[in-house]
Amino acid sequence: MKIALLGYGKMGQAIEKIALAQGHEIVIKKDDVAPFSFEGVDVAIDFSLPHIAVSHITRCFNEGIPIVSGTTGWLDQYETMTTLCKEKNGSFIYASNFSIGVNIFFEINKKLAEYMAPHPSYKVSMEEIHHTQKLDAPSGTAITLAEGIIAAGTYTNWKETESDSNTMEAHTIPIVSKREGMVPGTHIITYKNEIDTLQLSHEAHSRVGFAQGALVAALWLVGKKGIFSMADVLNIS
Ligand SMILES: NC(=O)C1=CN([C@@H]2O[C@H](COP(=O)(O)OP(=O)(O)OC[C@H]3O[C@@H](n4cnc5c(N)ncnc54)[C@H](OP(=O)(O)O)[C@@H]3O)[C@@H](O)[C@H]2O)C=CC1
Ligand SMILES: O=C(O)C1=N[C@H](C(=O)O)C[C@H](O)C1
Repeated sequence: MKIALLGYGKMGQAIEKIALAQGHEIVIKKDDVAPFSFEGVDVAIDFSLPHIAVSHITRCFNEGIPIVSGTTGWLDQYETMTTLCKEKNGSFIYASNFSIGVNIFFEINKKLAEYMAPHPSYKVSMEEIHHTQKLDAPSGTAITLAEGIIAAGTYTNWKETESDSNTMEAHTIPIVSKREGMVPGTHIITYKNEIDTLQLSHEAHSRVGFAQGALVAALWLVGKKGIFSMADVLNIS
């Protein structure tokens, strides 16, 4: 496959390494606003910046290039992008996290929230820890996890907070974001009442899982039309 890397930072470079080892060709490596052509590109993978991702996605829809985006922090425009995708008959996958482990974690999180729904004495809280270069907070993964909990009905919204849940409104999921050293990505969900504590966590050991997952998604998307998720790619929802 001929791949365009829209964003050639930590993730773009991690994807390049895996793609080349699998015999794919990187035809575009983009890390600035200079003009470029999509000629000969089979699929684009966007890991850039929140304010840049939307322009990459829009351009891919307009030019008929399948696009996988892992950039976080732009989701207030997700609906505009999916509407455009339908209008242009485009091919699109967004995932806040492309690793297999986290996508399984997303499913277990939804199930656990359903099990917890009849037991309101348990208060939920979330912590996410990432490297100090991360621009957005809370992480896209934490937001997806919060949405999974909200779907079970007990909670209605999430809110960033500096400490634990004691002062939080009853139906709000508190999310604590920590930025430390080079941490690739850790997410911890805690349910706690007076009797006990139940925790579910995922800790990435490197960026390899995100990069492998994004590449798998990109190869899967070629030849398909529509809006898909990583759960579709992994067939786990
Ligand atoms: N979904 C997932 O599984 C994962 C998502 N992410 C998300 O992916 C995004 C990128 O992460 P990461 O690679 O760590 O970040 P980096 O900052 O390392 O990479 C972003 C890159 O985008 C480049 N860039 C700047 N302007 C443009 C432009 N106009 N066009 C194209 N590229 C541009 C930056 O260049 P320069 O440095 O010169 O400004 C930089 O190289 C973040 O939003 C992060 O949250 C990260 C890991 C996993
Ligand atoms: O910026 C990162 O590094 C990561 N971003 C994603 C997120 O915001 O959830 C995924 C992963 O946790 C790493």
